[in-house]
Amino acid sequence: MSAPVVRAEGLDLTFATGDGSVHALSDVSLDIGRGEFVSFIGPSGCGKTTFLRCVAGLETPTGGTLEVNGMSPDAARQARAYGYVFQAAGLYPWRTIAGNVALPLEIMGFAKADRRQRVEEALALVDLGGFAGKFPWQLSGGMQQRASIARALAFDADILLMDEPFGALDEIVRDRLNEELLALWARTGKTMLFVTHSIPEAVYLSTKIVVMSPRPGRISDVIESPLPAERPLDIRDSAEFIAVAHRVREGLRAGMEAL
Ligand SMILES: Nc1ncnc2c1ncn2[C@@H]1O[C@H](COP(=O)(O)OP(=O)(O)OP(=O)(O)O)[C@@H](O)[C@H]1O
Repeated sequence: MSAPVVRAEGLDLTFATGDGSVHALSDVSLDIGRGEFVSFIGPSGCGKTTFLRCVAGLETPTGGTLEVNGMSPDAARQARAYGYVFQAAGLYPWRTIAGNVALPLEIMGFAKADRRQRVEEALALVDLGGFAGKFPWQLSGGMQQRASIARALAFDADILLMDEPFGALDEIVRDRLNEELLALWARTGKTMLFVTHSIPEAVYLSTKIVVMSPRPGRISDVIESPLPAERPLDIRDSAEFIAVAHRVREGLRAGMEAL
């Protein structure tokens, strides 16, 4: 087996604040292999975003070790190891969709011709090829979120960090984007770290589900999904799917009871 893309061992993070300290992560140990789709689920405030931010080198753990692509998160960030997708699409209204997707490439100093090609490819990957010249307000919420995924894909990082990217969308749009995201993942082979509050979303998307307990966030269960790679939406009615969802729910409950 190849070396893990993310390796956390005994990770701990305590924030020092004006009103005392906040213990956000406690003893988090986890390996994520290349090409896995890993979802993080747990109650609000349990440290899911904090864990993603540690992987991104945006927070510094106060204990334990964390490696991304075999290096420190900070070195991985500088090597452009990951793209980050947030809950809000965060597109600049005065830039076209192509202009928004190109922005990180401009900041990173990609040449103009290379930028144009990468933007075109990234938009095609999220099925927004015909919308390059539109402005964000001319697109639906789901399309805007797809544009923000294209922006994260454009510089071809092999890890995608996604923090509740579909949390603000209605269920029908979310279902479609879930299907599209799986297809995108299959096509690109990226390693996905995906934060969600939705049990069905976590079960539908993931090869591995990390269930976290309330603060200080610990891992209460890691579930290797038995579901096949090919997942039509109606797989959610299958006995196998329902059994995994049940185990996630049990993990969430166990985390609450351990308090
Ligand atoms: N910079 C910070 N300074 C102090 N406390 C922080 C900071 N960032 C996060 N926290 C606290 O750490 C805890 C974990 O926050 P985090 O955002 O990681 O949780 P989460 O699981 O992503 O929550 P949600 O599901 O609501 O997004 C929370 O109690 C939060 O208030």
